[in-house]
Amino acid sequence: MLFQYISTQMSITIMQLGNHGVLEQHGFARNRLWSVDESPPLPDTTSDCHIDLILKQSEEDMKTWPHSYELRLQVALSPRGDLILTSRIKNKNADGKPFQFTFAYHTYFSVSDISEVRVEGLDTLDYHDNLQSKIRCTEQGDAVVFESEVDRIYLSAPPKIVTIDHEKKRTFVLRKKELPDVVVWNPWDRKAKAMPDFGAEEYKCMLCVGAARIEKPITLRPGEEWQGRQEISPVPSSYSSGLLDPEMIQQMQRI
Ligand SMILES: O=P(O)(O)OC[C@H]1O[C@@H](O)[C@H](O)[C@@H](O)[C@@H]1O
Repeated sequence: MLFQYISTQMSITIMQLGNHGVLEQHGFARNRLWSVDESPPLPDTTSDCHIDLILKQSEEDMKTWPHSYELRLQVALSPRGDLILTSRIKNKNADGKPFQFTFAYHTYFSVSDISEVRVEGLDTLDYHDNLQSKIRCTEQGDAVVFESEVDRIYLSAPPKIVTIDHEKKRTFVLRKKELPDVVVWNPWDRKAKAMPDFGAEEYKCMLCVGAARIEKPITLRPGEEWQGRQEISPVPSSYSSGLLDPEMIQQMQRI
């Protein structure tokens, strides 16, 4: 992975998040070989470097999801270290058929100690709890904190969500466009031990927070294109008794 603050997992889950549909877990996009576009369009953000990756349907995938599409992921890095992920999907069906899909970035942040981390911006929102058969609940706390397994999809979240790492005095500011929902996931000890690609202790220093569009799927007619963006900015933060240092809040608002 590109950055020390994002661990080795950064999935693009498209067509379906988790086991909410008929496809494989999180859909197929993250498990396919993408190709690099050698002459990509210029990014519409200020970036030092960028790469465009492209995924098209394979004959094999047509059997389970019979649609023609192009999925383009642009990964860009700004001069101050922001990671900008822009995904575009276009319906290229020649038979006039629309298609429908859901989408999620599944970014894993590297944190010092999960017990000391807070996610702010999700208070009072409804969420689907994957640990309780996806029932709809309402967030009661002023921040999401972690004391056991969490596996939720927050609905209609604001465009900015912050993940505050108290111990490292670092905040990840996540900004999103066209992606109303937010996935928050940490497997905790029991599930971590049961996962073949996850170290038994790794849950202590990771947190998955990702922008998504799950509750209201996207429908595209032939020729139409959808675009969803997630930007992650790591900023220094100070934190005391549940309140952010006002100077740091101002600094974050300027980003
Ligand atoms: O191990 P995976 O397939 O990347 O998924 C990680 C987790 O992703 C979450 O979004 C799912 O809700 C969890 O159920 C799942 O365990």
